[in-house]
Amino acid sequence: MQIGFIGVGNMARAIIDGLLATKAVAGTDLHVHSGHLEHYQAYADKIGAHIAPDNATVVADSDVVFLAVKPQITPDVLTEISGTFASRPAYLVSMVSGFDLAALGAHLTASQPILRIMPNLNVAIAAGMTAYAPNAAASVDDQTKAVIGLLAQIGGTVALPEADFATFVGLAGSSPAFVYQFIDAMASVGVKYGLSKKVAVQIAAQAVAGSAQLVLNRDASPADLADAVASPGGTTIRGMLAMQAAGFQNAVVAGLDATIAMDKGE
Ligand SMILES: NC(=O)C1=CN([C@@H]2O[C@H](COP(=O)(O)OP(=O)(O)OC[C@H]3O[C@@H](n4cnc5c(N)ncnc54)[C@H](O)[C@@H]3O)[C@@H](O)[C@H]2O)C=CC1
Ligand SMILES: O=C(O)[C@@H]1CCC=N1
Repeated sequence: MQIGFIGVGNMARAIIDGLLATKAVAGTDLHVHSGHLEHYQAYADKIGAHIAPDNATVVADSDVVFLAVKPQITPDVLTEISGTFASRPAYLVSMVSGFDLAALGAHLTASQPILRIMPNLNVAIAAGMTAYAPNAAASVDDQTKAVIGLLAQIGGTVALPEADFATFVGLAGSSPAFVYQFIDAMASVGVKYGLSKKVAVQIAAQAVAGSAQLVLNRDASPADLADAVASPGGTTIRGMLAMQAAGFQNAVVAGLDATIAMDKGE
């Protein structure tokens, strides 16, 4: 399968890195075009990808095309590539946030298969979480299974109605940034008490990674697991109550609410 990427920024590279690390694809099967050659030429050369002279050539040379550009420029890019999509059977996968199947399809033919996805950055190490929704043409297309199979190699996947995509952005698309922020805040406390930032980040990140793994591996709720850590009269409950008093849960809810509202265009 020849795979194209239009836009070779943070998210496209995370997907490519995950697919290459899991050997799901070879670098020589990739066809890429992005803004400013000088920004992605070294990366494309390193992985052995073909650099296309323009976005339409990516479509012409690929069976599956990932659209990985910012929402603001998406209409222009779709206009640029729509003719090539009309003239050959290539499959479109869009990760553009806030851009639904109807908006994508408005630039393309009615028979154009489109899979809308919302990945997260952790696909880079095959630990991502990706939501997907096919349009009517893609729901009867064998390529859909193949593409979802690829995504499953780089993390968890979930079929979601488009109406739930904004919620997913809060919980998984954007949330890695919130978790990185949490790890950085914890590490700052390590530094406050004399650890080097590097050691403090390592300790905090491993604690977060292990805690997430335990939630996924045990048939217990996160609240039950917190109870298992918090001994009566111990250090943990002191910390938990102080965090609650400082507005921890309110901050989390406000952060996700703002993210979801933004994705919904509110
Ligand atoms: N970064 C993330 O964690 C996630 C991003 N997304 C979505 O993925 C899309 C890409 O986001 P990022 O990779 O973070 O952005 P980015 O800014 O890192 O990458 C976008 C790339 O598009 C390129 N570009 C600009 N104009 C172009 C054109 N006319 N033709 C081809 N390429 C062009 C830019 O040079 C840049 O490399 C966005 O729509 C975003 O909403 C979705 C989920 C997570
Ligand atoms: O910040 C953004 O707009 C994108 C969507 C999900 C993650 N990054």
